[in-house]
Amino acid sequence: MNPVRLESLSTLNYRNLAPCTLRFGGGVTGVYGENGAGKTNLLEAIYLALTGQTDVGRLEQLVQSGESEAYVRADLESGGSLSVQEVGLGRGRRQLKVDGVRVRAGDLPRGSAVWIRPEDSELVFGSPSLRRAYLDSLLSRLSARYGQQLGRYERTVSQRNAALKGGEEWAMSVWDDALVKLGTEIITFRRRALTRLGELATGANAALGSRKTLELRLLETTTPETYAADLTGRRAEELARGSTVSGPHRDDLVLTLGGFSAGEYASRGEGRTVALALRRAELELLAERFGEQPILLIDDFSAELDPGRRTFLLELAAGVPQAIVTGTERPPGASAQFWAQSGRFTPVAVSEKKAELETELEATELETELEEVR
Ligand SMILES: Nc1ncnc2c1ncn2[C@@H]1O[C@H](COP(=O)(O)OP(=O)(O)OP(=O)(O)O)[C@@H](O)[C@H]1O
Repeated sequence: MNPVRLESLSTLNYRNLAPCTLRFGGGVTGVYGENGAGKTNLLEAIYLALTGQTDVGRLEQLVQSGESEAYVRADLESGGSLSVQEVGLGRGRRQLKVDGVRVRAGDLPRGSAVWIRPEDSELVFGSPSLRRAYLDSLLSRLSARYGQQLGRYERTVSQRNAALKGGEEWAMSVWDDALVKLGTEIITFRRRALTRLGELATGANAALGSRKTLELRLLETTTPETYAADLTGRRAEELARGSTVSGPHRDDLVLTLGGFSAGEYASRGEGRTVALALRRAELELLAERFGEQPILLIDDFSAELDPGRRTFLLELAAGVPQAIVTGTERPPGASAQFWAQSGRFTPVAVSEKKAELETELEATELETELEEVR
């Protein structure tokens, strides 16, 4: 399969970004600038255009303040053919199009991008719901069916909860049947995918220099074998609480480091390494599944103060066909660079030689001006 390459990104009214079209080449593109310049917003817009996904609470947040609609467009190239993915945002809705035809997020290529962010540490130290969301989002990308069944399962849970709140005990056997069927499929798929994800994450954590072994496992509130009995057994509790207490929507992805829960015992640095290992595992798993390397987006490599992790990030970027790396300083080794300021991105010379010449030129010009003043 041919890798997908982002040729250009255009945005209008997207967060603080000035209307722009940025062209990207292969290899590593660096985007550097001060805090608040719009670097994260740019990566967020790229990720949205590539995957249709965003994790903001309200879509309005993505629309520039004072505006009512925003637009993002990615021009992609794969094996010589071009395609256009567009996202329109407005009135709390997102509209996706591929080559002018309306599609749903699940119809977009599912392995096209991986985004590494400083806040990924929350995957380790944050609540189980964040790890579940990470796992579910990754598995939905590996399998469209997983995403569909998960959607059905979640709707069933909320309808069942409404029935529990209404004290509709008589209706429970119908809800239980639906829940067990969908939930069993989700648990089975999670277990299978986690075996490979775990192997890759363990390997990545070791490659990052950690001497403690990282292991991934599911902490399950029920199993396919006991699911139906668990629901019946906890009926009174569920009716009292008005909510479904067992099932994959309550399970946790447990990360252990050297045998201890990373969320509870790991240092901040160890936790950051685990988060990076999870992202590299995601990159590798998507590449295995779809036969091509995703476009890698790395937000704020300069926030990574540990030299080992910094090198790991830059090597990861250099190892994929296309990566976009942001930072408050210039990401080294990039074949193209943009300077970000107030939502605008200006291409800057990359080669050291060229940069040197520019500096010399500036110096000469200044000297000439100075001479004129003298
Ligand atoms: N909907 C919006 N409309 C206008 N501006 C917004 C909107 N959402 C966010 N911003 C602004 O965008 C600016 C840039 O944010 P962004 O996170 O992209 O900066 P950054 O360059 O990544 O900075 P840092 O280096 O601190 O991570 C922020 O100052 C923020 O207030």
